[in-house]
Parts: sequence; structure tokens; C-alpha cells
Amino acid sequence: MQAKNNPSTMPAGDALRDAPASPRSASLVARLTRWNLAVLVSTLLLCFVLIATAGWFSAQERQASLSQASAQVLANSLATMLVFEDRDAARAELQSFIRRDDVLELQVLMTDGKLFAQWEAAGQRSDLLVSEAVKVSAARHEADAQQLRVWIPIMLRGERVGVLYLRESLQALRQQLQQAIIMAALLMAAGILVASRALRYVQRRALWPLVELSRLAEQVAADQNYSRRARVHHPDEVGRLTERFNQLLRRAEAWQTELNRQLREEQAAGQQYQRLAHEDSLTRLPNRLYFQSALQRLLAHSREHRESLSLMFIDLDNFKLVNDGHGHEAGDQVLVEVSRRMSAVLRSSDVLCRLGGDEFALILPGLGPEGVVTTLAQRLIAVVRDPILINGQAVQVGATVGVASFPDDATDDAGLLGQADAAMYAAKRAGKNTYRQAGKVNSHDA
Ligand SMILES: Nc1nc2c(ncn2[C@@H]2O[C@H](COP(=O)(O)OP(=O)(O)OP(=O)(O)O)[C@@H](O)[C@H]2O)c(=O)[nH]1
Repeated sequence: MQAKNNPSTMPAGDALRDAPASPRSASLVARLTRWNLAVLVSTLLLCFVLIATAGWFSAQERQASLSQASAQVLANSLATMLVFEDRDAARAELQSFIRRDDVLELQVLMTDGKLFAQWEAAGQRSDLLVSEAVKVSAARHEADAQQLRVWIPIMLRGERVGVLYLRESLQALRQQLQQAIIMAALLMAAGILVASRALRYVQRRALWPLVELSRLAEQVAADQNYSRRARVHHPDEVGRLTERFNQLLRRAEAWQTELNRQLREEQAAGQQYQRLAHEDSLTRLPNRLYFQSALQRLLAHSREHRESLSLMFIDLDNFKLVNDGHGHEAGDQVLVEVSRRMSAVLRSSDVLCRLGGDEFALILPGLGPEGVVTTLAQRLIAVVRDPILINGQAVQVGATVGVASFPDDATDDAGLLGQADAAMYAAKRAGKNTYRQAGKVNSHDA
């Protein structure tokens, strides 16, 4: 039963696949995935920027070291040329050095600041501060985002004889780094895409018991079916929450069962009261209260369907003598027997009621021609008249009947009642044990 009611009993994989997508704002899974992705992307970006910056400075430093080393070799070669002022040899030496593409400028200065030899790439203008350069006593370099500058003192036998200035472009290095950054960024984007999918899947899996619990709560709130149970997936916090929720469901189910039982009992008691309110406790026939509403209801039906309806007023004759002669209890037995006998000759659609004392009323919907009514009245008088055996003694009562018909004698319940009552009294005056039809009461009876 649990499995039938409970969508959580389906295999987790299927359930995850079949789960309808919640609106983004309402889904805990989506929200957590977004938060996790935000943290992941920010961390990766930060790392990326730090690594790229560190990479740039380290590459720049490596380039500077290499350039400084090669400039030092050049400076060593130029030392004797400087001393002997062999400018042609110096220029040839510079030419062999500038085969490297990234060299922008080379200058060889003598210690008094005079230019000994130089080379500049096309379109380049020297930016050398001679006054600063001649003071250089140890190799040093400087770099910005675009260029690298190297100063090397030219030494011969421990004596400074000049200065070599080298300026290089860092464009190639920058391009290499840019390519590396683009490649890393692409790899990172692909990684984030994969991570977002993986995070979504992992979080859906991890949060599935919670999602399931929330759905179950919604279902229970909608259909009030407390027999549902949530499945406990793992014995963790959510598992314990689920157990507590199931406990609440069990209690609510017990309350609901108890409430339903009480409701059923109250309904049954209500029906019983209803029945008792409309039933005569002695004869079990419908009582006067029921008679009034039944007459109104059946008259309305006859009016609507253009059918006839007859009403008989039946009053027992000499009933008081039974009470007086045989006791009240014997009188009760006579009332019960008379009710039984009259009921036995009626159709199921006829309604016989005890109005009180020895008075009865009989509603006959759609009984048809007058002859049928007359026959029935005679029959009723006959069955009542038959002696009744009470405590071994035959007791006899009679019945006087007054009949009124709708729509001939009256068209409403009060009119019909008055007419039947008057006809019954006319029959009494005519000598009892007989019947009279309203409208046919002759002047002698009246
Ligand atoms: N045993 C018994 N008697 C009742 C009950 N209700 C009323 N009675 C009596 O029924 C009698 C009815 O009186 P009447 O209708 O005047 O007496 P009757 O002898 O039938 O008179 P007629 O109708 O003129 O023939 C009274 O004596 C009431 O006390 C009851 O539930 N049980």
C-alpha cells in the first residue's frame, strides 16, 4: 500500500529522470547548483588571474636573465674592441647579435659617455639616458609590459671601459602568454560546463529525498490522504526528518480514522433521531409530523405531473370501549393490529400515518377513478372490523373513513385535510363503519 501511494518507492535513477523540472526560483537543486557554480567560477577566475600574473612575471624574469646573459657575452667580446677603438669590429659584433628579432636597440658607450657603436631597429628611437648609463657599475635590467632594458658594464682586466645598453621588445613573450591564457580560459570554460552538469546531477541526487518529501507534503495537503508514507533513503538528517514526518502522518491518519468513526456514529445517531422524530413509537407507522410534510411533497408532485391524489381520514369506532373494557394495554394491541391489517392491503406508494389516539390518515397518490377509492375504503373498513383476539378474548372495533381528492375537492394540503376531516365526521354522523367522499356528503349527513 505504501509502495502504491508513494512515488518515492520508484528507483532513484528513474525518479530523477522523470522528475518534472521545478520552476527555477522554487527549486532548491537549481538554487544550490547556481550558488556552487558561482563559488566555483569565482575561485577559478581568481586562481586564473593569480596564475596568469605570476606566469607573466616569471616569464619576464626568465627572459631578462637570458637577455642579460647574452648581453654579458656581447659585452665581453666588445671590451678589447673598445680599448682599441675598433669600431668596425664592434659594429660587426653588434650585427651578429641583432639576428634576434626582439632586439630594438643596442648602444655601446665609452666611460666618458661618448657613443662608440650603436644599432636601432627601423622606426625605433633611442631612449637611453647617457648620464645614467655611464654610472652603471654592475649588470642590471628593467622591464615593463612592453620592453626589457639591460645595462652591462664592459670590463677589461677588472677595469670598466664602457657600457652596453640593450633594449628588447617583450611582444613575443606577451603573445605567447596571451595564447596560453586563451587556451587555459577555453579549458576552464569547458571544465565549468562539465562541472555545472555534474553539480546539478550530484545535488539532485543528494537532495532527492528532500524534494520527494516536499512533494509528498504537497500531495497530502491537497488530498488529505494521511495513509501516504515517505521513503527513508539514508539515516542522515533528512532521513530523520522523513521519519518524523511519517510519524506525524501516522498520527494524523489515526486522528482521521477516529474522526471518521465519530462522524459515522453521529450520522447514524442523527438518522435514528430523524427516524424517531417521524415515527409513531407504538405502531411504527409514520407520525403526524411526517404526514404533514409527506402530504405537501406528494401534492406538489401530483400537481407537477397532473396526477390525482386522494386523502383518507380514518377514525376508529368505539375504541374507547376497548380501553375501558379491556384496559389501555389491550387498546394498544388493537391499535398495532389495526395498523398492521390496514398496511397489508395498501400499495407500497400509499402512505398510512397515525395522527394520534385512534386517528389515522392515508395518502393515496394517483389512485385513479373514484370506484377504486371506494373499494379501498370498504376494504379498510372490513379489515378493521374483523374481531381481534386479545388475551383469548375477541375484541371488535370499526372504522369510519372520510375521503377527499385532489384536484376535485381541494387543490392544497390544508383544503384537502379540511375536506377529508369533514367527510369523516359526516360518515360518523351517518352511523359509523362507513365512509364518505367529500363533495358527496348529503344534507342528511351534514
Ligand atoms: N390504548 C390507547 N388508547 C389511546 C391512545 N391514545 C388515545 N387513546 C384513547 O382513545 C380513545 C379515543 O377516543 P374517541 O375516539 O373519542 O373514542 P371512540 O370510542 O373511538 O369514539 P368514536 O370515535 O365516536 O367511536 C380515548 O379514550 C383515548 O384515551 C393510545 O395510544 N393507546
